[in-house]
Amino acid sequence: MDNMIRVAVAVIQLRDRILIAKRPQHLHKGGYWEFPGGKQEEGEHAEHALIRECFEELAIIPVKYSPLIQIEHHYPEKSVILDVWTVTDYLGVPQGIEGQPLLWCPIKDLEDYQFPEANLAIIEAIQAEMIEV
Ligand SMILES: Nc1nc2c([nH]c(=O)n2[C@@H]2O[C@H](COP(=O)(O)OP(=O)(O)OP(=O)(O)O)[C@@H](O)[C@H]2O)c(=O)[nH]1
Ligand SMILES: [Mg+2]
Repeated sequence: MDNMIRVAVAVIQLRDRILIAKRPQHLHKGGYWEFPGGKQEEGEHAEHALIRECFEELAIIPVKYSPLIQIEHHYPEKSVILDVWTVTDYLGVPQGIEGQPLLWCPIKDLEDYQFPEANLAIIEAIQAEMIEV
């Protein structure tokens, strides 16, 4: 579909924790927790969008990352394709550049935080991957 919004999403993992951020109140799904990321630009590669968004939102540069899952989700107001990557190494120290609170959440506690609906499948994928290691 042409009107799908493609979003690069970073699941940044350090041992048994994942970095989550609180979405600014004024945005779509404001006040919910999310994985850092954002919209892919016209003609931009997914991988490039991942790196750019991590730099813009957290001031880090991913150096080790791999695809985790792709999710198509239809919200009443918009449809998104979340292109989700696991980031296991990066340069820099994550900071909430846009003023967003950050939290290193234990993987087993992810379901205790309120995420946008589409994220349920991401959390399942993270927890499934963790069982494999
Ligand atoms: N970053 C991010 N976006 C998500 C997640 N889950 C989810 O449904 N989304 C949706 O995907 C879209 C991503 O947009 P965004 O607001 O982060 O995009 P952006 O950083 O490029 O911001 P912009 O509004 O300045 O272009 C939003 O509609 C958001 O609700 C998630 O875990 N992380
Ligand atoms: Mg964003």
